Formats: sequence, structure tokens, C-alpha cells
Amino acid sequence: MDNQWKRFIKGESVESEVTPTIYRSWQRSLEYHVDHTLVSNQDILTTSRLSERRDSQESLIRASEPVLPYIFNLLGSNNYTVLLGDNDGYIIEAVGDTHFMSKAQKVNLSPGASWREEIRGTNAIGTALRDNSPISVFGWEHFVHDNHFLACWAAPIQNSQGIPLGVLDISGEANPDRQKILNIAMMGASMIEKNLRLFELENQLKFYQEGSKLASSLLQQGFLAIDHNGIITNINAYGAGLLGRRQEEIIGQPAGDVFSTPKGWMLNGHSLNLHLKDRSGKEITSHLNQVVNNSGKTLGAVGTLNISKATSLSNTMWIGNSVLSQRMLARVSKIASTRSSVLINGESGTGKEIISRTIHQLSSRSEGPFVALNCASLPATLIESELFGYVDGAFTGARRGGKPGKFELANNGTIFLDEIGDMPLNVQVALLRVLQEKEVSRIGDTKALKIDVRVIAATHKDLSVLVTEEKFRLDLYYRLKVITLELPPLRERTEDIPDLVRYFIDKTCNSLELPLLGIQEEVFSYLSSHSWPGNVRELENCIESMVALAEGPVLTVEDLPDEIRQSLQNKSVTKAEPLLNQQTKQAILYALNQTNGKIAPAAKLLGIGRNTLYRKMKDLGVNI
Ligand SMILES: Nc1ncnc2c1ncn2[C@@H]1O[C@H](COP(=O)(O)OP(=O)(O)OP(=O)(O)O)[C@@H](O)[C@H]1O
Repeated sequence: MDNQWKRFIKGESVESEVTPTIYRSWQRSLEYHVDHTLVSNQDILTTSRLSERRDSQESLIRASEPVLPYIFNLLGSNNYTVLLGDNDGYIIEAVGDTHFMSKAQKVNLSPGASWREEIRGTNAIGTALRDNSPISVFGWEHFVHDNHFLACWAAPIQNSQGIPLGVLDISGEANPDRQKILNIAMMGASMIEKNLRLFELENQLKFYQEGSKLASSLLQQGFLAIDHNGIITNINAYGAGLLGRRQEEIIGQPAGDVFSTPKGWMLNGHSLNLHLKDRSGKEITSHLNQVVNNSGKTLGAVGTLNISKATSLSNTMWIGNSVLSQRMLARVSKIASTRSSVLINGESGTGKEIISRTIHQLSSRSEGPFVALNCASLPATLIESELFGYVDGAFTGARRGGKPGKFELANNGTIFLDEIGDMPLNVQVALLRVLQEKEVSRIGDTKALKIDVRVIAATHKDLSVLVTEEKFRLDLYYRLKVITLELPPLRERTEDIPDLVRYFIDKTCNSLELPLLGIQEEVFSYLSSHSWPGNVRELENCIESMVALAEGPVLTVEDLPDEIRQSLQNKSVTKAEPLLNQQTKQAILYALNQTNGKIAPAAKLLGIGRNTLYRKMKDLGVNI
């Protein structure tokens, strides 16, 4: 039976008696000087090299994992082994019957061995890979005599360009139904190819998804996706921030529930507009374009989410969604529905004025005026006339025709008295009278004018201490603190920082007519680690200068002021108070010198508010 092989080895011509594929492979085996008498022990990987090779072929192994046992079961007999070879002919996986596998092992037909033609002569694995075509190699068709007990079928596993990535082999003892088993091998190879394509698609999809996730997170605009059932399938962090909620609270919700008031859905040809107005008057609009597939079926809609221009730059909007902010806003809306006086306590720049405006706007007086007066910014002698006004000739220097006071101007609305702790005692008496009698008389006038004004007072000082020091009247204190509201400093609600920063970037870019700048995520950790003694005002000034001086389209750590860039390292360093005071005093004097003693520009130069500057000047004994 092995006559043809014997005669070929002797050098006789047998070309017409064997299939051309086998004949060509025998000839190549001769050229490779393969020893036809002996099983080669060459090119067998050590266990560690084999596991490295398996690692490098991870997707081929994963794709064949369910296929090899399936093919083995399909063969319906134990006299086979199903092998996976890589593109170098190394066997990297085997499933089969232990009895046959131990026989196969004797000729190195087992994991770790390479069955390239160059090493083992004609064989199904090596020849299928060499010809990139399915093949069966039976008995004496193997070039090496010791392999003549084998019957093998192999089919290459190709990528989508037809390049062989590996090979699926079925080996056993000779079987008469040569074509049937070859078909099974080909089917196995094609199943592995399909799995590989699926992985490729999964990877591509993941790549696109990751890409779009990154793009939407970098987007300094809200991004929203809604499926054809109206369910929100994606919203970026910025968009969620605009809605004052977290991404995970919104994704999966019906869009109609999230955008409930006042206008809801508006379908308009191929686009869709959504509106939302929240408690503080912030209005959000979303413009979405429908996405359709090739057959015109609507898959959903994607688009942007913005604060509508009309309200985006209003200075009455409270930005921040931390637990503390939420708690405070809930209290503010309750306060707004009452008529009582309010006393707001909070450090400078925490938003006392903005929250007073919010109370006014949410109240039934919102159509009336909101009038603010800072008691620390005026000399004691002027406060009274500012508050109550005066008649013609009331005092030397009085304006001809007189002047209405802030109370008169605030009639039917709200008066906001900032830094009330700095109000002189004599004015406190007059204020108390106005509050009790609900009428005001201009200085020098005998007539009283009925007024209906809600008073919101604010201070960064502890008024009860001022009362014990007899700098503040107890009766006025009680009159004002009917309702109190504590504004937490920014360092206690650092979760608000990202929203505030994005808002200030938007606001500054708008006012400087610059294209909207992005911000590197890392910047937030620096901003959150700073203690912000000047609170939101200091943060606002910091962002304004970062935007104005920005080098590129995205604000980075490099754009941060030095002291904030160093704040992460300096957090543990204790402050040397007296030195700090000295330096603050010097900075104030320098700024005043630069601005010829003008308060507003000096405050701007220092990056603090006017009121803070007045207060610091008072505390540090700086006079102009
Ligand atoms: N939550 C906030 N959202 C948006 N802007 C804010 C917020 N809090 C403060 N600001 C901004 O910070 C700046 C300071 O706020 P505001 O004047 O209300 O603080 P304040 O507590 O009254 O300060 P001061 O006591 O020094 O007068 C303002 O420009 C204000 O618009």
C-alpha cells in the first residue's frame, strides 16, 4: 500500500499515481531535508513558551473554545483528536480521546509542537497552511514514515482578507469517509472565523462607544440621546449638570418625565425640541435630530442641551447641586412663600445676594423691585439718607428736590441689606421703627409714607455676639431673625465646583465674545483642594482670569494661578496668620496705590469683592 511513498523515497517517478497536492508537498519535504525515517523532536515549545504563544493568540483560542468540543462531539467517535494550530503551525489547543491522544503524543502531534512542512514534511496542518486550502493527508501520504498510522484533515482559518490565521485539524486513525470528515473540518474552521469577525465587530463597537463617550464628556455642552421609545439612553455629565441631576438618575428615564414643564415635547419635522424650566428660573432647551436607519425606521434622536440664552447669563441663577445646595434651595423656596424678614448668614462671596434675589423672584413680590444696599460700603453718616431719603434742603449738600430712599424705592418689593452688622446704632433705631410701623419718612419730612417691603438682611458676623457687645440692638436682631438661612462656604460644598466652573467659563466666554473653552478634568481636583477663603466670588474671579489668559482651547492645570496649583501640596501646611495679615495689608495698600485709592478697581485687582475689601480694610486698619 505504501508503494508509491517507498518508490518516491527511492527516487522513482510516481507523479501520476498521487494527488498533485501531495506530490508537490513531498518534493518540498525533500527540499527541506526532512528526515523521512524519524519523528522530529525539533520545534517543540517549552511549557512557558507555549503559554506565551497561547497568550498572543488569545482571540483565536477564545473563538475556537466552543467550536473544538462541538466538532469532537459531531465526529461521534472517540478515535479522534481535534486540534487548533496557529499560523506558524504550532498546535496550541487539543480536544479529544485520551487513548488516541497518547498515541498521537508519541509522534509529537500535541500542543507545543510545530507541524510546519519544513519540520515534519507533508502533513495536514503544515500543508493546509502552506497551500492555504483544506486538505486531508492519509497514512503513507505523510512524508515521515512514523506518521503513516495517522489520518488527518485540516482547514485553514482565515481573516476577512483570506490570510490564514491558524488551522483546524482533525486527526485519527484511518477513516474511509475522507470527504465527510474534511467537510466537518471546514465547517469548524468557518465557525471559528465567524466568531473572530464577531469579536472584531465587538471591538470596533467598543472603540466607537468609548470614542463617543470621551467626545461627549469633553463636550462643553450637554449631549443627549433618546431611543425610539422616548427613553433617555445617554446624557453626558455636563448635560446632567445642567439639569441639576446625576447621569445615572437620568439615563433610562422617559424623556417626558425629565423634561416635564412647561412645554414638554415639540416634534418638528426631523427634529425635536425639549424644554425644562427649573425652580430658580433656569431654562433648558434641547434640540435633537432624529436618527433613522437605511430603511427609514426611526432609531431615536441625538442632540445638544443648553441653558437658553435668555436666562443663561442672568445673575439670579443659583448654580450648584450638592446636597447642601439642594437642601438650601428647598428651604429657599419655602422661605419665598412667606412674608417674614429673613436673616442670611454666610462668609463673604458665598452668594448671599444671589440667594436673596432668588427668594425675591420666587416670591409673590417678584413683579416688584429688588433693591440692595451694602451697609459696610457707606460712611455711617450717609446710610440713613440712603435708606430713608431726604427732602429738599434737609441738610447741607442735600440734592435739590430731595431724594427717595431705598425703602421707598423698594415699595412692594424686597430690600436687601447686606453687612447689616455694620449698621450704626442710630440707623438701627430708625430701621426698627420702619419695620414696626411699616411707614417711612424722608429726612426732614414730617409726612410718613406707607410702605410694603420685605427685608432680607445678611451678615458674615455673628449678630448675637454684636448684641452682647452692645453694637447691635437686641430688638432689631429679633425682628430680623424671624427666618434665618445659613449659607455654607464653598469649601464645604466642593461638589458644586465643577458646575460653577462650567457656568463661569460659559459666562466669561460669552462676555469676552470668545469661543466656548473646554476644561481638563484634572483641573477640578486642584480647584476642589483649594480652601476658597473668598468663596464663589474668588472662584469666579479665578475662572475669569484663566479664561482671559488661556493659551489654548481647553483650560489645563498650567492655566491655574500658582497658589492654586500648589494648593494640593500645601494643604497640610498650617497657616501663619499674622504673616498672612501683613501680606494682605501690603497687597491692599499696593492695589489702592495703583488705583489712586479707588475701591472698585482695587478690589478687582485683588480678585475680591468690594465689600470684602471694605471689611478687610476695616479689620486691618487700612484707611484712605
Ligand atoms: N451659587 C452660585 N451660583 C452662581 N453664582 C454665584 C453663586 N454664588 C455666588 N455666585 C457669584 O459669586 C459672586 C458673589 O456672590 P454674592 O455677591 O451673592 O455673595 P455675597 O455672599 O453677597 O458676598 P459679600 O458678602 O462679599 O457681598 C457673584 O458674582 C455671584 O454671581
